[in-house]
Amino acid sequence: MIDVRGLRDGSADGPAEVAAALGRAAREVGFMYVTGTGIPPDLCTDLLAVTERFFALPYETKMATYIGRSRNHRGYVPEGEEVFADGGKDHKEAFDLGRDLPADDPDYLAGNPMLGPNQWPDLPGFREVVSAYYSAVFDLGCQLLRGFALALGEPAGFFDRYVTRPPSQLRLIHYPVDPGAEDRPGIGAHTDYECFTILKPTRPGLEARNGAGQWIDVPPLPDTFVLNIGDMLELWTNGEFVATTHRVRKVVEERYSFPLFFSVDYHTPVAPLPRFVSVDRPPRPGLIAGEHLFAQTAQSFGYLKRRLAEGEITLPDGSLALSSFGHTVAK
Ligand SMILES: O=C(O)CCC(=O)C(=O)O
Ligand SMILES: [Fe+2]
Repeated sequence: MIDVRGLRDGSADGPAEVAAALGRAAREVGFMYVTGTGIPPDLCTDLLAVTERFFALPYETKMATYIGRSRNHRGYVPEGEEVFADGGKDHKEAFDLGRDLPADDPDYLAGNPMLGPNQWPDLPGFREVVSAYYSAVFDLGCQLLRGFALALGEPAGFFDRYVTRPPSQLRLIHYPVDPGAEDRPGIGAHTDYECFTILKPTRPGLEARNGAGQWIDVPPLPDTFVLNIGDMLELWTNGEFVATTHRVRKVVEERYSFPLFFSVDYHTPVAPLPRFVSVDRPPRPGLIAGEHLFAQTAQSFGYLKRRLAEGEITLPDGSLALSSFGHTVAK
């Protein structure tokens, strides 16, 4: 549990102390809770309220913003759309959005698969509340990134040049309860593809896997967010920070959760920093942040898998298979 107030309170040693705690948790566990974020609890309450209203809409209304209608991966994700490495289909629905770039954005016009405008449902208040939450949690992410830079022994602003218009996605996820579907998991085991994830869940169900291969409960705690390391910080640190594998077990209560996947800019080259490379620890091959995100996404979303199979899109060169990051589990 890390109080991150010190990252922004202006005291001289505040940021360094928080950074040390973030670094320790990122090295040893890869999962932590953060408190003192400055995000108003009312904003989370409002986000849940508009999310409940959205998912309560008729299927056809939600499908008006189906993600497969978007060229840049935004919109409604119906149940069964996502398939994980084990081939299991998730018992959940979601709404995916990101930084709302204008339709004349140069990257969007050039066909970038993750950047561009959001699709918004016709639901009063939804866009306003969701945008306000996105902006608040994104700002928190910028502060945390500065903390992680310090934790790596770099100046606080080390990563700032890579965060101008990143494909950081916010997902609104709904896990319905279906008493007849006893043995279906909620979401398959995976790591997150970006730098780190800031998550607000409403109910228990999330589990993180430790180095011994055991699944550890990550229940929601009041006034906190869950923070976990993703693939890009694992790669930048050559494995010193771990993108911890996690999953959501079958839900017994209706559940919502709100992950913000904090990414660097699409075209950012990510490779181990020199201080994490030695004769004993050769560098892992580098990746382009956005290409990795797109490649992983394209291998798990049905509509993109269809486009891949039909040759409409191709995976970037050097793309990794699903489940290429995370702890090595002791045998
Ligand atoms: O619902 C949750 O608690 C976690 C969701 C998750 O891991 C993800 O969407 O990547
Ligand atoms: Fe995740």
